[in-house]
Amino acid sequence: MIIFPEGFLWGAATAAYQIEGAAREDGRVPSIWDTFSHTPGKVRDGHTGDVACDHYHRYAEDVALMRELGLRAYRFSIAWPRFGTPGFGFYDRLLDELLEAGITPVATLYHWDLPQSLQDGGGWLDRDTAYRFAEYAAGAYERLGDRVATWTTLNEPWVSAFVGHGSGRHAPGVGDPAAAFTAAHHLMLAHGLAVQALRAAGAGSVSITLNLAPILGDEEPARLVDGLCNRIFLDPLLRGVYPEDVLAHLRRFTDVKLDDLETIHQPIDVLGVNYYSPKHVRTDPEAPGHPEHPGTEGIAFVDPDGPVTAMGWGINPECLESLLVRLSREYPGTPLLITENGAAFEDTVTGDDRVHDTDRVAFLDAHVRAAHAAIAQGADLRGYFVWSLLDNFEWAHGYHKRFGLVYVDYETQRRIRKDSFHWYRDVIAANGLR
Ligand SMILES: OC[C@@H]1[C@@H](O)[C@H](O)[C@@H](O)c2[nH]c(CCc3ccccc3)c[n+]21
Repeated sequence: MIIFPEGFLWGAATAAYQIEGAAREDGRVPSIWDTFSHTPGKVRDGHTGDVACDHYHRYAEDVALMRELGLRAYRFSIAWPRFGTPGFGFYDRLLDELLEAGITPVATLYHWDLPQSLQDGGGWLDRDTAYRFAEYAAGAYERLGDRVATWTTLNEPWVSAFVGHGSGRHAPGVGDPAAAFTAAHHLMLAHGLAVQALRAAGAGSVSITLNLAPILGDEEPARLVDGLCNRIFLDPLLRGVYPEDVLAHLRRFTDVKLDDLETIHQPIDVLGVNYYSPKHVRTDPEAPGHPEHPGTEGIAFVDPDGPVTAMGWGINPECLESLLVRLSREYPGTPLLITENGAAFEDTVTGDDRVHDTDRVAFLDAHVRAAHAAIAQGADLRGYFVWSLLDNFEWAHGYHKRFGLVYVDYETQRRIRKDSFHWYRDVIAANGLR
């Protein structure tokens, strides 16, 4: 038997734009993802979040599924585009359902859906947006702070900065390395200002969620890419400094003001870690570099050679273990939460209305064991959130990639529990694995 610590926070995660739908309901204003998904060619088959899982209307049914799972916590995001509109009352209703079900709410303030009006003013390339975000954070706390247990400022600033502004594969679709570094800095400033605002309003537990990945392969390129993906955020946020090597590198692209480190380095109560897969690099003089890792000419990003998920991501649970152990040793004193871990596989509904997602069960089982192994080595891991509760809008892939414990038939909005749903329910009930 593998038993987790008493009170381990077993959860599942979602995000507003990926599940809510009701894109224009009750005053919701457009976000950069409404603009991006409605721009031909950006999202596969022109899919958008207009309807998604219709969670805005079906939240009670979905909370009932969470209760059936026995979730201890639920990680969701608040749509900034609903703030200040009648539709913001949705979060009162959702929180009431969650608390009624005995589920601890973990709320992300920003999961990529920047109001388009702010983008029109420069978005994350404009320092002012960081201050607008802090105002939104304070306002959201005022309305919901009495029921939200942990506030997470940002989901994955690396993706917002480097996928949104480096390659442009995500909204707002900018393709400029200087913009990516500038956006990264302003996002961290936004985090720091928001933490200050949340603390001033009385928030007890604040965090940020980073997508972190071990970088495997040749030592020198791996060190650089580790700097560009991991240390560029970990060090300012948890140490109050930019790593010297990263600073020298980013100065090749931008002279943006970087002296906000004191504001950025706000104490947080827990660090959210999204882990899916490591990255693999090797030195290759012919390699053109990767637009999401600016300045990596001469570094090849290689595909994994082992088993992969439907996203083409390598399946590597031991890298979760090593990542958690590294974080606990290099950034001691900050408790950890796995705020996302999961996998997309080709799911099919059988005649008897079942989805036998054995690959997903195997993936989750291996990663839960890896998380336990990290705890055994001293990692202060407080919880594990599966991405995702529901199949949902998978950004540029639209609805073609399914990560859910629950299958969603988008034609009918029917929810179908996958085998992984039952497996996870048993893990939570046992607080561990046989
Ligand atoms: O792709 C699965 C999930 C998304 O649905 C979540 O919204 C997002 O938080 C999330 N992050 C990652 C890993 C980082 C990543 C995201 C998108 C593209 C490339 C890497 C995987 N996921």
